[in-house]
Amino acid sequence: MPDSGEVEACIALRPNAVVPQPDLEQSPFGFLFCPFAEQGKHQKLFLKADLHYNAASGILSAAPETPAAVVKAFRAAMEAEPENNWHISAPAAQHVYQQEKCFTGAVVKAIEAIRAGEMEKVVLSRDIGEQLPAGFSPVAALEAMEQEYPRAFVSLVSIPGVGTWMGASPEILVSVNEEKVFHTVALAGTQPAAAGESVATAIWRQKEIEEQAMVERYVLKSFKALRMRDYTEVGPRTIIAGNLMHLRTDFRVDLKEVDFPTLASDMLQLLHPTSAVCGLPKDPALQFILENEGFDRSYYSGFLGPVNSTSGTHLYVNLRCMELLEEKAILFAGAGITAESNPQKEWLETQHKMQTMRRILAQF
Ligand SMILES: C=C(O[C@@H]1C=C(C(=O)O)C=C[C@H]1O)C(=O)O
Repeated sequence: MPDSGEVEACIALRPNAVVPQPDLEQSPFGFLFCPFAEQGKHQKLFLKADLHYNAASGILSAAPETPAAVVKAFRAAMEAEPENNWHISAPAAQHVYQQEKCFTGAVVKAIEAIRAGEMEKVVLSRDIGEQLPAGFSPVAALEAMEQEYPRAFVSLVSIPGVGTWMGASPEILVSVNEEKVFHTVALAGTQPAAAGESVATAIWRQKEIEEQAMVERYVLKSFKALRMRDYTEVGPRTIIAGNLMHLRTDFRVDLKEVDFPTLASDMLQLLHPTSAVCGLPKDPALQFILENEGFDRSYYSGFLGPVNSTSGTHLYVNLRCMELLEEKAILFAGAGITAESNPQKEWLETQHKMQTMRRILAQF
């Protein structure tokens, strides 16, 4: 978790449970891992925390129904020499990564569609394969991410038949903390953060201000759909995420004072995929992405995080992430396209975002 410095592990002992519609309030303690698109071949998965490990305290705890023998066997396995047997997704047919020309071509097409009034904003992304360096280890990479990005939600997820993903996300989708405070953000607008630059001196162009405002309007529209008026709104403020700066507005609802027990599940359903990763309006933007991006986003720009842990439910957007294969990593990044976009600059922005994971690979 951001600013916690603690590593926690959630281990499910049974096959992956598919959850068509996450019910955050009724769910047992576990970890959600969900893809970008509903209609694709990837499923929303829930890893029930049959076992939970806190690396800081060294305590391995088990859900009441987990058999004692299983806990014992797991503890023994943990103490044994670690094996690098991470789950790798089924190898796809020869995959062609998007060249700059294809990406900027899609951006040009998106700008035309926006100018023609078909939509206001669309987020276009791309993926790239990188050779895994010799000596790469997912656990060491997790520790490196934690050191490098202490303010991010840092994760490593490995699921049989699905694959292994890791990332350092700057973006909360929905969360409810131990004090029962609901939190979501409108995050958008990107520029490089020069070393040592303070957020106080950041200057934003109209394009980024408007792009973030669109995400903000989208969050407000979702609150309105639920007739929720008792939220606080702070921002937009400049935040630093690794090598980048973004604009972020924070929205909070104190559920101790407002009687809305299903707010997190309801907002999750309305928000995902937000206009920070899809676009506005949602339907034409999603259609444009599926028709023009030219690759399968899979779990990139989906969401993930712990549900009903002792510190609450904290779902993040799966950004600044990579999927690990046998010998390579697939890195993902996108950029918000509006009428004012410049195709080359958007390409550069995806390069900057991929730096987050490249810096980790470079440590091996
Ligand atoms: C799409 C990504 O990031 C999102 C898009 C942003 C933008 O367009 O400026 C900024 C932050 C994220 O909400 C990504 O990191 O791949």
